[in-house]
Amino acid sequence: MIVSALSLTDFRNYASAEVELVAGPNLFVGSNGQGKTNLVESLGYLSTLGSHRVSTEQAMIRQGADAAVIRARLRHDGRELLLEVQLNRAGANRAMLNRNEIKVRELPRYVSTVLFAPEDLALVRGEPAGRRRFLDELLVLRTPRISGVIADYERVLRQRNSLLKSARASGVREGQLGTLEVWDERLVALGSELIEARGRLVDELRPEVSAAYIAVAGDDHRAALASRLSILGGDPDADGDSSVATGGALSPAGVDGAGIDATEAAVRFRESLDRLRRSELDRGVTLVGPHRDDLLLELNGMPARGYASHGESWSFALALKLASAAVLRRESTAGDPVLILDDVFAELDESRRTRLAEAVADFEQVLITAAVFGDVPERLAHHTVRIEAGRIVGGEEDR
Ligand SMILES: Nc1ncnc2c1ncn2[C@@H]1O[C@H](COP(=O)(O)OP(=O)(O)OP(=O)(O)O)[C@@H](O)[C@H]1O
Repeated sequence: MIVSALSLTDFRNYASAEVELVAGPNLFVGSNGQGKTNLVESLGYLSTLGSHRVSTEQAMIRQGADAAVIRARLRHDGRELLLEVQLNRAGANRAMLNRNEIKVRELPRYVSTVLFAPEDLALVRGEPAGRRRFLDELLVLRTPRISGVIADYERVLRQRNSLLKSARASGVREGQLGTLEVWDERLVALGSELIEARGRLVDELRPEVSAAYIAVAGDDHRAALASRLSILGGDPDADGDSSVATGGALSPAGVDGAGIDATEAAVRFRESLDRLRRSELDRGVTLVGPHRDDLLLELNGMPARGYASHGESWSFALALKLASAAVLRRESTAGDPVLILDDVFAELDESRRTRLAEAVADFEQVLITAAVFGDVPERLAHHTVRIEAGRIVGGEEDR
């Protein structure tokens, strides 16, 4: 997929701007705070209906304006499309395809991006919830149907938790809660499906992450993934990375490298609920299930979280995103996702910069932002756009 033009009205710090894009690498350069990230964020919004920086759309509407418009001309599946979304400060947002109104939620069907930004460092250093979100978002991109399973699981979990809470408050004990068993069945059915889907995805990602890390950092590095499943006895109380807690590599309880299917997951899930029933009633919360799982990241035999250096953590997060792009491009009939690298190069040493440039060279389209032109390898700087205070001020530069 290729975006040939992007135009913004009252989006973030852009009053009105239009930029032509080319196939291959496109580099956006400008000093800090000029609008480089804003520009790529707008395309990210079309593909995910969200932002990697904020949870509210209000922040994306220019201060003082009532609505923001993002418009993209793109080539998708051999067709030229004009996509448009209007984010309104009050009232519902609106979307258009070739000037005909469509539902906003249909937009991501036509635009596919994989965005890597500094915030992604949290994939390596942050809490398990961020890694679960990473897997679930990728699952939804691959198999949109799974979003229904995830939403239903979360709903059942909320209802089951509120039942446990009210049972705790009213002193109801084990054996007196018939309704809980009904919720257990739903929780196990939906949760096991999600566990199997995540497991399959981790199996697919594993070789891609390993290859992407080597591509960025060199042959003598080993990046590995494993799932920590709470239903297999991963300590449900350890909300952090239990491999760090146990001081070893990926060998804490509940870690199973091999994928587990939904039938086996359901059996283990039910056993865990039985085992933990008393604690759940004491604590008023569901202690086991995919909402308590983690994706463990290991680098050179050590847990990445707590052990990897800043540059290594950065490279690992980048490898996770490059691996997602590899998985998506393999299955897509509409071409590659647009790869967006926001503020990446400043954090990498010279050798990793060159390697990353090589690794992304064959993507149909790559958008790169950098505050310093010289940080970006020459092969990615053929089409350079300069940005100043929310304006596109120029094209090609001399090195
Ligand atoms: N809704 C908004 N209305 C007006 N200006 C905004 C809005 N949201 C963000 N900005 C402004 O946009 C600018 C930030 O732009 P952006 O994050 O794209 O910078 P950048 O060029 O990527 O910088 P850096 O190199 O520091 O990452 C800030 O000056 C911020 O105040």
